[in-house]
Amino acid sequence: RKIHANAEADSDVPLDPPKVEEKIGAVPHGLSTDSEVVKREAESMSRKTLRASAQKFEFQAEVSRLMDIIINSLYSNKDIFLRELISNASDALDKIRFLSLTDKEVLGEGDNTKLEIQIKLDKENKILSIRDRGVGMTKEDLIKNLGTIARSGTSAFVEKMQTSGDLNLIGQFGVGFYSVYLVADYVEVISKHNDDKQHVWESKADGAFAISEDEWNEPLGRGTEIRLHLRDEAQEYLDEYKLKELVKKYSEFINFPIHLWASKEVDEEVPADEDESNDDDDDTAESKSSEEEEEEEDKGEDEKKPKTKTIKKTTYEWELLNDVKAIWLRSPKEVTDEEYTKFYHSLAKDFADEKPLSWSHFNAEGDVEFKALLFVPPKAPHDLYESYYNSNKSNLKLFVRRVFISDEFDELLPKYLNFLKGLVDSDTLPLNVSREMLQHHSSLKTIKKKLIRKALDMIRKLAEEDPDESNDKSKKDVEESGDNNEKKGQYAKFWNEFGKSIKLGIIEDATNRNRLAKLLRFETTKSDGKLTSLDQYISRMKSGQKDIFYITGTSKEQLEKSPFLERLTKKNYEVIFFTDPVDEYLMQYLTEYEDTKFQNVSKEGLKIEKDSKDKELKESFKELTKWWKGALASHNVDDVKISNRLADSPCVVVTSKYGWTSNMERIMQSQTLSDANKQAYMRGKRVLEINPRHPIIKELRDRVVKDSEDESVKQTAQLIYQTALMESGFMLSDPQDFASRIYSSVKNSLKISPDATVEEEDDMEEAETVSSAEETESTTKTEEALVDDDVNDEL
Ligand SMILES: Nc1ncnc2c1ncn2[C@@H]1O[C@H](COP(=O)(O)OP(=O)(O)OP(=O)(O)O)[C@@H](O)[C@H]1O
Repeated sequence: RKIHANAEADSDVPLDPPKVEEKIGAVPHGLSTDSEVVKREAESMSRKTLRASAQKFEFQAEVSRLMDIIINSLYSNKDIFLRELISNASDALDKIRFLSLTDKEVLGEGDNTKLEIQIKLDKENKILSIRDRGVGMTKEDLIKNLGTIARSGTSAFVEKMQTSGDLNLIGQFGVGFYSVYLVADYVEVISKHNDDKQHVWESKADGAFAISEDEWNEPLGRGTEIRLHLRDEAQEYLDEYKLKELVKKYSEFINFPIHLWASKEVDEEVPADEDESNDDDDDTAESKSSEEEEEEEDKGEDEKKPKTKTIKKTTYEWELLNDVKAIWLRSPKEVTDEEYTKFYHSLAKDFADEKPLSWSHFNAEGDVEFKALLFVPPKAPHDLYESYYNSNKSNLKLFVRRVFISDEFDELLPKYLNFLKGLVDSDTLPLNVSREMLQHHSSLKTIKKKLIRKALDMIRKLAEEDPDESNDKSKKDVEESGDNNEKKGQYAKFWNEFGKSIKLGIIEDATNRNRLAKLLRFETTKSDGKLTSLDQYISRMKSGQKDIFYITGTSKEQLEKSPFLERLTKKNYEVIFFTDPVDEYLMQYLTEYEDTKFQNVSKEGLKIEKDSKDKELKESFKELTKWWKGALASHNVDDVKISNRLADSPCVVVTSKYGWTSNMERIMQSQTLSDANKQAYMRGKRVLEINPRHPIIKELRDRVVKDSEDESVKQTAQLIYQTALMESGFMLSDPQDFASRIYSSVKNSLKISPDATVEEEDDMEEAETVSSAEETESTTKTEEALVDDDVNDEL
């Protein structure tokens, strides 16, 4: 047997192989209490040097940075490490339980079949151990998982730490294990996987870790034991009460039993020793209580009965700390809001102390039976829309008859609802099939359909309960519903965090498009900085208004000044502002809402009240529109028309119904991979609309009528068109041409002759400057030559 020793102990006398001694108290199963082993370990650990014989590795750079941050953190809530370790243990247990569904053998026999977590304190050596009988880690797993492969969340977390410093979020970034270094300066991970021998991982978080085949610890059978050698300032974690309290607080919803090796004072009857029973000064733990003495006095005469005494004795036993009944199996009526909130925190690993915005706990019956609990988180995760289309990340956990199956089942919810957290526990799905087969099970479709419905209902209710959302009619009802204040503003909060997901839903989910459209919120020309819904918009529509008007652009401030809104605002029509780039795509899919069509006010086809003089005006501007259309033919302008949307501007450029708006053109141009050919194709036809009441347009008409060949009229018309193009949000294809036209117009207004030229630079001065420069150069050269001469002289 290989003798284990640490670096400094190399020269020590070889130690005897460990003998398993009698265990303290009744230990049915669990961590080794072999005192010899512990003693030898303590000796080795006290030096806190990595084992010399172990294979050494360096942490991946990002992991090392993360550990530095954790070690040096002044973060006061160090308790979180326990929650992270228990959560990892529970995950490992879930994994082995899942494997055992298709292969019973993996669980082994005896104590190995007990899927549980055990916590043990070694006060003397200041070691806190957490052990699970989970899947365990092979040597390779240890190397990869605990050090050499940085998780995708590692750098995101490091970055976050530098700005916010809130370590509480560590679990959400998939690097929870490293939180052990908040309380320990030396950590050992002993692990046994079915496919490998038992190994020990150890590190002092100083950039390196070591792995050795474990030939000295008690065999774990299967699973992982994490030994934390606590820092001096973290000795509080050796206190049983503290640990019990922490487990209750953080790990209440773990689905496996968590046991603590807890001490217990028990009374024990032992034969009384004559001398001792007379000794009044007995101050040992084995003292008699006064009642016992009285009792003994009463029975004093009964000489035949052997004398006994009661002593207090400390024994140890595994104490169960949690109730493993799953919350989702309970009736929703029995579960309190506080319990739901706590459950959300543990499920989502979101311990930021905020309540989820909403939840839905329900039981689906019928062909497919399942229970589900869905939560709307209070905040969107940092990476919600990163690689939205490429990731399969779902936040729903799937259980089959209480057994955790997977949290990577993207068949349960469509992508746009990936922001929800929660779980589904189905009684209908089969247990003993592979994950792949389950993925194709017909019941999943039904589950998915019901989940979407319930999720959308939950979001709708979030709006209904929000007093800020209600219009006056229903305001009273909501106000009477009590917890008003708490719900106030909750939908706006939801919308700010997850609004984009609802929009993506409208694009992707044709079946639920109308339901999702009900959840849309936006600002409008009349919403006064608040959010409005389509229903509210429709309820405010003017009589005779046929379409829902909207406009797209980069910001509300920019849109408010748009010439497209001039007449609509004047006539008191409400127009929706869509300012998110996704809105352009959204509106390609959302063409109508409850039989009312949408109309982009910067596109062709806008119908508002007719002007009685329409025909007359058309006729009177016929010559100008015809002339201008001809002049703009080479500029991709399809037509020149009398406008019904302008009030104060002379003209505007609108796009054809299916062509891109100026906003969409801008979005497409900013995409690196966009295709130039497609851009040209999709640009669509443009129409120049003129305001027949505008003095500029009226004057232009008169000039064209007078002399359609007048060069200056042509120039002015071109300048007006370019200005309108810009004001309508388009980018000019030839900004220099526009600039030079502006300057000629400026010249004109300053009454400068069009032939006036730019003053030439003074040639003389330039010549002088050149010659003085030459002079300087020659002086320098002379000096150089002199120096050279000096050198020559010296030589
Ligand atoms: N007790 C354990 N048993 C088996 N594997 C474990 C155990 N603890 C950690 N691991 C492995 O190490 C990996 C890293 O753990 P870590 O806690 O840093 O991240 P995580 O568990 O993936 O995410 P989170 O921090 O959200 O729990 C885990 O994914 C798992 O593969």
